[in-house]
Amino acid sequence: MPTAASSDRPIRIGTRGSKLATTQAQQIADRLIANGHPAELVIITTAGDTSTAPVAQIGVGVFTTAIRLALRDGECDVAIHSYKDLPTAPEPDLAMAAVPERVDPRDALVSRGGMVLGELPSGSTIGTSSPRRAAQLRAQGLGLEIRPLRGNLDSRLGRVANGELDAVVVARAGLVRIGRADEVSEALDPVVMLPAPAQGALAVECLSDDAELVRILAELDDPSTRAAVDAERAVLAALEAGCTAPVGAIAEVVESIDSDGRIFAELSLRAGVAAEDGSDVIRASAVGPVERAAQLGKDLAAELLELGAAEYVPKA
Ligand SMILES: NCc1[nH]cc(CCC(=O)O)c1CC(=O)O
Repeated sequence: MPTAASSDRPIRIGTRGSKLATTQAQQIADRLIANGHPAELVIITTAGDTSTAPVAQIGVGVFTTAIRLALRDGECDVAIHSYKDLPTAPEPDLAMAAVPERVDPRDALVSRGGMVLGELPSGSTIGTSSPRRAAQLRAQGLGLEIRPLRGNLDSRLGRVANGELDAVVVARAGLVRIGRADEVSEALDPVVMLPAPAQGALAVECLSDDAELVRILAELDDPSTRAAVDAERAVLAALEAGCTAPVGAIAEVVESIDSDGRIFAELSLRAGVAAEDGSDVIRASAVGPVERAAQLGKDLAAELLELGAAEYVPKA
C-alpha cells in the first residue's frame, strides 16, 4: 500500500470540525507545507461535537475515538488531538509521531467586567463542567456558585457576555489559538488552579508502521513539551484516573546548576488531586532528569497516593 508520504497526494490531516480544532490542525498543515510536504484537512464529526451532555457522562475518549477510527480506516493519514483529551491507555498500532511546542497550559478566568478571581463577590456564578476546575475553585473558599458549562469556546464565552454567568473558566490555550486571548481576565496561576495534564499541547498521531510519515512528522516535535506531557500524563495513568478526574499536573523543563557551576536541564513537576467538594487538596512536587519524565510522574503519583489521593480519584 503506498503511504501518504510516498504518494503524490497531500498528507490528509484528520481533525474535529470546531474552530479551535481546525485552527490548530491548520497550523500543523502549514508547518508540513513549509517543510515541503503538501497537506490538507479532513473534518471528522465526533459524538462530543453533536452532544451537549457533560463529558463525564458521554465518556472519556469521546473527542478522540472517532478521529482514531478514521485514521485506522484510512480516511486520513494523520490525527490531531488536543492532547489532554486522549485517554492514557497505550495504542500500539498508533505512533505519537510529534508533540509540537505547547502554548500556555494555564486555565483562564473570563469574567464580567474583567474581575480577577479574588474580586468576584461571594455568590457569583462561575461556569465549568470540569470536576478538576470545580473542585479547585471550591477549595478557594470564595463562595462561588459552580454552574455547568459545555459547548464550543464561543458559546462558553457568550454566557458571560450575555449576563447568564458572572465568569467562566476555560483553557487559556484555546483562547490563544482562536485569537481571543485578549479577553482573559486572569490567567490562573498553577498554585491556585493546577491545569489538566497535557493542557495546551497537541498530539500528532499516525499509524506506527508508516515509517516515512513518522519521520516527516517528527520534524514538528518539541522534546521539552513531550517530556513535560509524558510526566504529567504518567501521574494521571498511575492514579488510574480518567481525563474527567479532579487531577491537575504541570511540568516544565527548567535550568539547574550542578556543584561545579554547570547549567543543565531538569524536569520540574507539580501535581495535585482535589476533593470534589473542595474540602481538601493534596499536592506534591518533584524534580528529576528530563529523560526519565514518565518515571518522575509515576513516582509523584505514588507520593500522592501515600498522602491519601485515592479517596478523591474516581476510577477511569
Ligand atoms: N476538554 C475540552 C478541551 N480540550 C482542549 C481544549 C483547549 C485547550 C487545550 O488544547 O488544552 C479544551 C477546552 C477547554 O478545556 O477549555
